[in-house]
Amino acid sequence: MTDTNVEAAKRAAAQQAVADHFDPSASFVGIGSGTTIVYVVEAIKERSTNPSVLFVPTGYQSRQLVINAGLTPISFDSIPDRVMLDVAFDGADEVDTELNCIKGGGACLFQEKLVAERAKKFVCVADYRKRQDRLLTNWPTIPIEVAPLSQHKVEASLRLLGSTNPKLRTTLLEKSGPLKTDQHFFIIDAPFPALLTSADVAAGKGKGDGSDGTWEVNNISKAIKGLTGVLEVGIFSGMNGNDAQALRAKDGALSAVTGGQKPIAVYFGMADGSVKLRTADGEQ
Ligand SMILES: O=C[C@H](O)[C@H](O)[C@H](O)COP(=O)(O)O
Repeated sequence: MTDTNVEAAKRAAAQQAVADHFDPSASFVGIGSGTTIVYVVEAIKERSTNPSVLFVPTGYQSRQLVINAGLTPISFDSIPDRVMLDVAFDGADEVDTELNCIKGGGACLFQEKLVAERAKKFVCVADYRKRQDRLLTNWPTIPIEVAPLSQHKVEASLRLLGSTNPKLRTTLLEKSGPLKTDQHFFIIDAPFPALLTSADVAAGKGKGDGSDGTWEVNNISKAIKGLTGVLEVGIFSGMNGNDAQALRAKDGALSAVTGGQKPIAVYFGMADGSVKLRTADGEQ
């Protein structure tokens, strides 16, 4: 499959997601990071008729995308208290059947999680390579953002949790050395065996708590997040996206959704040009 197919798949998924979820009269719209979000911004630009919509970026690249499209950015910490974003769009590195996602392949995950949690609707857009039954099927590692001082300690802890060879992400561009995130932190990429869904655990496919070598998505995410030195884990999981959306829509329910970062919908651009939509109700 050529890169042209992949790019066409991303664009098709983005067009569909924006047609279904971008309301030009929205007040606040979250914009994720990566290569697929470029097509989302392109689609929003085509439909944007209201210059007062404010776009909340999730990092440097994302902010530049918003500005270059002639849209107006607002930083996450300038959003008024208790105000929710109408919708947030983002890419994903892999998505399972329960809509859990791996993110952070482009070193953005912390700000993406802040924005996803703050949105009434979180919508993901991806190409067919990301559409899997379980996380860590095709995508090899969990990206983890850590404080530089804690790198070795976190790597050692990840080995104890069962990661075979956690590695500091480095860059050879311009200057070799550790890649730095927008927070000036490091990224550790930690390989684990494919992660069980909650349905897998219910069906007895493994305990999912690490004791038998299997990890369920939410359990491994919590275990890694609990390590001192970890700022964020590139697993977006927790509450079902529909339930989280209902809670987020209720004034004052913000704290109740902590830990619920799943999208309500994932649009996959397919190799044949079609778009598949995965939600809590299944796939069409
Ligand atoms: O760190 C990057 C973000 O989490 C991206 O949204 C994710 O890696 C997907 O990126 P892409 O759209 O380039 O596949």
